[in-house]
Amino acid sequence: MDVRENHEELVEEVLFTEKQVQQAADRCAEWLRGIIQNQSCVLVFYMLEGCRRFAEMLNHRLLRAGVDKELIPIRTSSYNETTQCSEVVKIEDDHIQKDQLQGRTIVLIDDILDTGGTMNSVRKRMLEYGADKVQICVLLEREIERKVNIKADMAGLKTQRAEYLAGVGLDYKGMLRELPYIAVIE
Ligand SMILES: O=P(O)(O)OC[C@H]1O[C@H](OP(=O)(O)OP(=O)(O)O)[C@H](O)[C@@H]1O
Ligand SMILES: Nc1nc2[nH]cnc2c(=O)[nH]1
Repeated sequence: MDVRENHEELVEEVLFTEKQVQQAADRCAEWLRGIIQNQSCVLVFYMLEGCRRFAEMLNHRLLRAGVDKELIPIRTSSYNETTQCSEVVKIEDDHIQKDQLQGRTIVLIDDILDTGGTMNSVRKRMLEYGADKVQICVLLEREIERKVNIKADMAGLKTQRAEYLAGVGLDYKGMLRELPYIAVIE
């Protein structure tokens, strides 16, 4: 893929290199392996579209460690190709068997925890379905003061930068998801 096709001209700065992202995925996979192996009946969900790549990285690492665990996708949408989080988070969870969540530990995985709006809505939904406990793992946590009280139990990377970010699944107006590193957008 050439640079123009990848829209790398929009990249202002590389915030986390590909190597840092891969190492962060290693740490998250190790954390997830511990949860899956030490607690019974854990269900793991990840948020499409942005988290598809991070979920693939985790899945690959779990399999390499001998853990064959289904990571279940849920489609959520808060930004709708804008750079502002909307108040209403769309959650598509019709394919989930709600009665199977009763009393279970749920792990929610996403690429970024930013305002926390998306994660908070999904966590609330899981608890409404009867989940006992919800644990949160993200590739990247933006350390800001949030309106909602939510924090990652495991964050592979952390930043205090305020700019919009892209790469490793994070898109900028539908572009740049394929970048292997996380970039600040101009
Ligand atoms: O903490 P928040 O401020 O809620 O932001 C985090 C969410 O924003 C992005 O998703 P988006 O709604 O852009 O959809 P996408 O996954 O299809 O990119 C990202 O993938 C997270 O799910
Ligand atoms: N692409 C992208 N998606 C986000 N969702 C929440 N914050 C961000 C961000 O900085 N970049």
